[in-house]
Amino acid sequence: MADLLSDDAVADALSGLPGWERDGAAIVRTVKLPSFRAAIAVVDAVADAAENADHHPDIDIRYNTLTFALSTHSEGGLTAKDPDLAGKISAAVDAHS
Ligand SMILES: C[C@H](O)[C@H](O)[C@H]1CNC2=NC(N)=NC(=O)C2=N1
Repeated sequence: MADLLSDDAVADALSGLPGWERDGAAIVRTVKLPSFRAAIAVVDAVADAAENADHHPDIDIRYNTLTFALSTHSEGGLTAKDPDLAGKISAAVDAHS
């Protein structure tokens, strides 16, 4: 069990996560990579981070553009697991941009 974040706590977390926005019960980011292969390399790195955290993003892949959505399904909203994984996703994006 993980506690749901308050609206203020979500806003606070997003202030340190450039490119991420709140979309209701999720936080989302769309990124464009230099190529399809680079996008898939990001997905592969995110898969490692997700498995390590036992927390899994929804990922939409359109050629070189990825959209990530994070929410804690078991809690029906946002918990600390979401901004934590968002930071790891952003690091993977930076490593392949
Ligand atoms: C059993 C396992 O820990 C759960 O199903 C995990 C797996 N990954 C998950 N990912 C996300 N985003 N939300 C969850 O509630 C969740 N639950």
